[in-house]
Amino acid sequence: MAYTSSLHLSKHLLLPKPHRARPSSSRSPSFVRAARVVDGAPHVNGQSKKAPNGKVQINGAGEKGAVNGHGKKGPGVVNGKTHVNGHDRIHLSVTTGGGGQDGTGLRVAYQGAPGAYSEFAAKTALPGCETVPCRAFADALAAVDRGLVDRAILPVESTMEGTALRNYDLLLRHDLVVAQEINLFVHYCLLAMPGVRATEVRRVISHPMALAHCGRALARLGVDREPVEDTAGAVEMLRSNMMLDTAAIASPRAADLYGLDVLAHGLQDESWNVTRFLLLSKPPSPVAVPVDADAKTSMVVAHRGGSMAVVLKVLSAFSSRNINMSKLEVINNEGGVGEPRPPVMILDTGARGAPTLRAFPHVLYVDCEGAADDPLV
Ligand SMILES: O=C(O)C(=O)Cc1ccccc1
Repeated sequence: MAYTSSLHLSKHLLLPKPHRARPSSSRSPSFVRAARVVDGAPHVNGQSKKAPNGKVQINGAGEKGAVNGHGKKGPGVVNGKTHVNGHDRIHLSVTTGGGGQDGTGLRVAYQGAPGAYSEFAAKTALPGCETVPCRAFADALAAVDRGLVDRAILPVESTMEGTALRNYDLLLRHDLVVAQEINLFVHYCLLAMPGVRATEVRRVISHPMALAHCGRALARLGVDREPVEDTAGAVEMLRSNMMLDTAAIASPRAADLYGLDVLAHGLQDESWNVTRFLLLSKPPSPVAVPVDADAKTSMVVAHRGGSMAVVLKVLSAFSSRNINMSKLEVINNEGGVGEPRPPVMILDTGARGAPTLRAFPHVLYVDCEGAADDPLV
C-alpha cells in the first residue's frame, strides 16, 4: 500500500525543554547527518516576536556524510555512515531563522500571477523585494538554480491539509538551502466580475489547495469546482474572459488588483488556516543562524527498507538527546495494498562526481528544535 502518515506534534507538548547539555551517552544511534533549520516562535504574517528565519539547507548527504554539500561534519553527528539497518539512505535538512530582513535588491520567484498568496508571503518575508511570477513551482525553483533570481518561495505545509508532498518532493530534486520560513494566515474570498451575484455563480476556479480548504463552503453553494494553476491566475482568467457564471477563490488583495467584487469573505472551512512557506536560495545559506537562537532543524531521512525500524531509530535518537520534534511525516511508497506511488527522487550532492538523482521508496520528514550547528542536534 502506498500511504503517508503524519504526526504533527505541538512544539511545547512534547518532551521537557531540552537541556542543552550533551546526552549522557555519546553512543546514541546516529541516523541523520543534520543541517539545521532555525526557527523562532510561530511566525504568522510577519507578526512573530521571534520571526523564523535563518538558514535552510536541503541537500543530500551521501555516504561521505557531507552536510549540505559542504562536506562539513556536524559535531552532533555521531558517524557519517549512510546505512540504516544496512540500507543505503540519504538525509537532507533545512534550516530557517528569523525574518524581518530588507529584501531591497533581491529577486524572488513564485508560482502564479501577481496577487498570489506566495507573492504576498515573499513580500512579507523580504519587504522591498522584486517578485518574479512563474508558471509552475518547478519553474520558480529552476530560476534560482540557474541564478536568474536570488530566491524562490514555495508553500510546503498548511494547518488544514498538512504537508504539501508534491512541493516537498520538488524541493528534494534541487540543491537549495532554506533561507527563511514564513507562516501566513490565508484568508480566502469568493471573487466575481463586477455586478455578478452569488446566485448566478455555477462554477468556482482556484488553486487546488484553495478549493480543498473551502470544500464545505463550496458544497453549500452547490457549484462545480475547477482547479487552475494559482489563485490570482484564476482571477486574471475571470477578468480576461469576462466570465459571468464563474467565481474565483483568491485573496482580497487579488480582488483589488484585478478590480473584482468580493462576494464572500473567510470562505475557508477552518478559521485557523495557516500556510507555511519556505524561501529558498542556492547554497551557502545567505542567513547566519546563531547557535543560541531559538531554532528549528528540518531533515529528511531517505532509505530503502525496514521502514518501521528506521522510524523507531529516529524517534529514539531524538528521545535520547531530549530534543523535541515538531513534525514527523512517514512516507512509504512501496508494499501493501493500493496504488503504488513512485519513489521520491532526491538529488544527492554528497556523492562522488556530479550531483545525482536517486530514488527512495521510504522517506521521513522530521522537524526538531535546535540549530544545525548546535552539537546536540
Ligand atoms: O495560488 C496561490 O495564490 C499560491 O500562492 C499557492 C497557494 C494557494 C493556497 C494557499 C497558499 C498558497
